[in-house]
Amino acid sequence: MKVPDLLAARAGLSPDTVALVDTLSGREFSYAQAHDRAGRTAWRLREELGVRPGDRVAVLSGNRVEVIETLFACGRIGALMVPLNWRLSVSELAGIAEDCAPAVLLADETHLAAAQRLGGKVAVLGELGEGGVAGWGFRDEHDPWYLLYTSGTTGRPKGVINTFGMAVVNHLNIGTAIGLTGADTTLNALPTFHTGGINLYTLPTLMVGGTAVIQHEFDPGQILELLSSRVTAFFGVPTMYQLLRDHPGFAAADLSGVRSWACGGSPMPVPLLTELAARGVTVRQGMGMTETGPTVFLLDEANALVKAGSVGRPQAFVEVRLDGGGTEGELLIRGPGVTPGYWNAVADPFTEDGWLRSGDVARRDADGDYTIVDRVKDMYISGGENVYPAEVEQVLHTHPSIAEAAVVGVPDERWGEVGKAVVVPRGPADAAEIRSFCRERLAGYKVPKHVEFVAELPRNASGKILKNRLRPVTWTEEFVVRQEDFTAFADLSGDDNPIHVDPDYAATTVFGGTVAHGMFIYALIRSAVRRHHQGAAFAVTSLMFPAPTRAGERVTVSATVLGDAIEATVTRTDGTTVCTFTGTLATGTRRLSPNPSTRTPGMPLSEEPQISEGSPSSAGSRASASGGSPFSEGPSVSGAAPVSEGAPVSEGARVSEGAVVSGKGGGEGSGAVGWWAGAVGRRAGLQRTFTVDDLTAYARLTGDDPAHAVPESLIAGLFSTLLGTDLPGNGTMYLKQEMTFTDSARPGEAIGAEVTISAVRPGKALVNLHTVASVGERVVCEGEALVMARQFTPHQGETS
Ligand SMILES: CC(C)(COP(=O)(O)OP(=O)(O)OC[C@H]1O[C@@H](n2cnc3c(N)ncnc32)[C@H](O)[C@@H]1OP(=O)(O)O)[C@@H](O)C(=O)NCCC(=O)NCCSC(=O)CC(=O)O
Repeated sequence: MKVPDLLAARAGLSPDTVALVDTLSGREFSYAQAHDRAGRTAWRLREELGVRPGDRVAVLSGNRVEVIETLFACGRIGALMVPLNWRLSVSELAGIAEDCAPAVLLADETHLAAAQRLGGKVAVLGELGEGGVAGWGFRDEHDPWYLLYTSGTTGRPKGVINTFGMAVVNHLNIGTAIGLTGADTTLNALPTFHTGGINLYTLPTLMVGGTAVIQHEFDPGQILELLSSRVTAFFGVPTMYQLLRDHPGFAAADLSGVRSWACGGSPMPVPLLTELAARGVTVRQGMGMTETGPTVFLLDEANALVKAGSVGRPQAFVEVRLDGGGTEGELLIRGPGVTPGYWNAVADPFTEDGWLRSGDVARRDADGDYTIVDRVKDMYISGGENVYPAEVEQVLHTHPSIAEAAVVGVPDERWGEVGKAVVVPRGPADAAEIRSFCRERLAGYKVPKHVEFVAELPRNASGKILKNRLRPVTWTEEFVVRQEDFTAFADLSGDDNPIHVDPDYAATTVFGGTVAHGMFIYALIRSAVRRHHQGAAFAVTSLMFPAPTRAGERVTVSATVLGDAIEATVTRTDGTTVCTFTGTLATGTRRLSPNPSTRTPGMPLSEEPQISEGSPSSAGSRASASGGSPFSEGPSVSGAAPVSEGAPVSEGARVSEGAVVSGKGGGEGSGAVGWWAGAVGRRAGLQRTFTVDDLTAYARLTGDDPAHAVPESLIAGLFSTLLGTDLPGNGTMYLKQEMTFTDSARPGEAIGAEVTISAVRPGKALVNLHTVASVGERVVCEGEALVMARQFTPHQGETS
């Protein structure tokens, strides 16, 4: 393929159309003018500054039209433009200058002093030559046009070669995906030293003869004005959308003229995405790399919300593959838009058979949409800027008070992620001083926002620092909880708790509808954890169910893993938390830390949720307050526990003591009043054997492969059966459950489950339970649960 000089071609096709708008100067340039200016810039480079074919022309400048004109000028004289990141320190820029050895460095006034400190030939950007150089006609697609420097895991800057062909292919990918035409005006606010500023969407706009507004700096107020007046398509990183959302002018701005919104650089937080969508701003998530020109993925507009978190499918002119051939693995990319390599071949990013290694781990769902789930490379993204810890660590290691340091990305509300330096000091050390030491040597966005001092860094046996123990790993997944799934789950676990299995019954309870089995929600969490942390040993520490999950609801599981600890929350689309979960997770040979939740049997749970006798939903959400008052009312367990009759239990049989109302729809039975008084110490038990077929059905239903042991959720589900049918009024709901699994049960083994009521609070309809599951003499699981049994009739004399 041969690639035309777009400015020259468009100057012939649509000379008077506005090609470029410069927000710094307020000037606009038609295609004829831009073509002429590019020619005169080329003349100046060649005739006045002595640039020869193959030379590099470095540019240190904020975003302005002259950068784009220089790009075309370089194309005309066969030179390679190298736009430099003006956020970098002089020493970082020196590393790049050393690698690309520019024949000349052009700088705008703001960056002239920094440019001069770099040495070499420096000239002011934007001056035009006396003569002109004609358009380049056609260049071979493989010819290099410009270099874009990125850092890397080695800390050494790498110049990604961008060819003429890559620019065309990117246009075919992104221009087609957003339906870009000559009628469009795009706002280009991404820095022109990155692929984004050049390719999203400046060059594609020039390809179709549209108007590209070159935004000088990220000024949200000015950007809102442009979006409200002339712009039809915008691409930003999530931080930009956040800054726009937070601007006082956002609410009133008329954004109806913008027909296409997209983002890349890093994942858009789902709450921000939803909030913007409610305002009519439907942002499509994309994914690409400097090495891929950049466009690889862009989510369809129709899927922007339903598939939030995903990057969609690969566009037409790019091929992707997941390493290992499964549905999850390192994302490998191939196609005509992929770079031929790095300047000076400082690294080789390709597999032996020619696929680009992205360094990102992706997962493909059944629809063919991809989600980036992890990174292979040691890198984090701050405000759309990739930061390589190796580079920051190299600087930290030169600090006299630092013996050792490791840098990790941690979540940040504004920037998505920011750096945290974990430092082993050598004598007295000061965080602020360490940060300013870094600032002198690194771009501001690379300076760790947090500095933590530790006595030693976690390492594996061969001495490698275990960064995943320093950095929280987060992921989210969505599920739609279907009635038939949790009915099937209830059947599988043998659950008779009417709140789970009988929609008619459940509809009449204060929960107001069929409530998903808590253990089914837990099974979904578990299956998601298994997918994200394959091969990890995993144990639950505590589960809370502050509000019910009802049939048909879409829920999101959001998990954070730091070292051995995992925390997850499950939320409804309206933001209500339906489950929080903590547990331990260990990969490889690391052992799980001892479970801290083990408590003396019979002790009431120490953190009592605040339950008030309000509406179902308010009761639910208040229950989520975990720092509630300590248990203070209701009978204490001590001395109250009668000894269980210990009658042998048979498969499916239930033994219980005392006058317990049981059976579906038992309602506010007459036995309830008296029941409260003597309830503490009551026990109920049942026995159940799970078969291999049950485990297969469980795996099919939940996506969680239990291997060869009966999954915890099925064992814990037995307690639900007991509490659902053996409390007066039945129809109870778990609020909180803590379990310690000390052993596993195999299919074919009879599991005895027993709950003992350890405390009751009739006024609040709360019951504390002690739960034990065993196989013969072997205790498999022991724990505590707090349940809400809202249909209790309060004991006379009790107040609500
Ligand atoms: C979001 C931003 C506009 C924010 O920059 P601002 O102009 O508001 O900031 P500024 O320069 O005035 O600096 C103000 C303060 O913020 C800090 N700061 C600036 N940017 C930062 C960042 N990304 N992360 C962390 N801190 C940052 C500065 O150090 C400074 O701190 P102090 O005052 O302490 O010094 C910028 O970060 C940006 O341009 N990001 C986009 C990068 C990009 O183009 N990525 C490629 C996307 S395309 C792509 O990747 C391909 C694809 O996916 O398809």
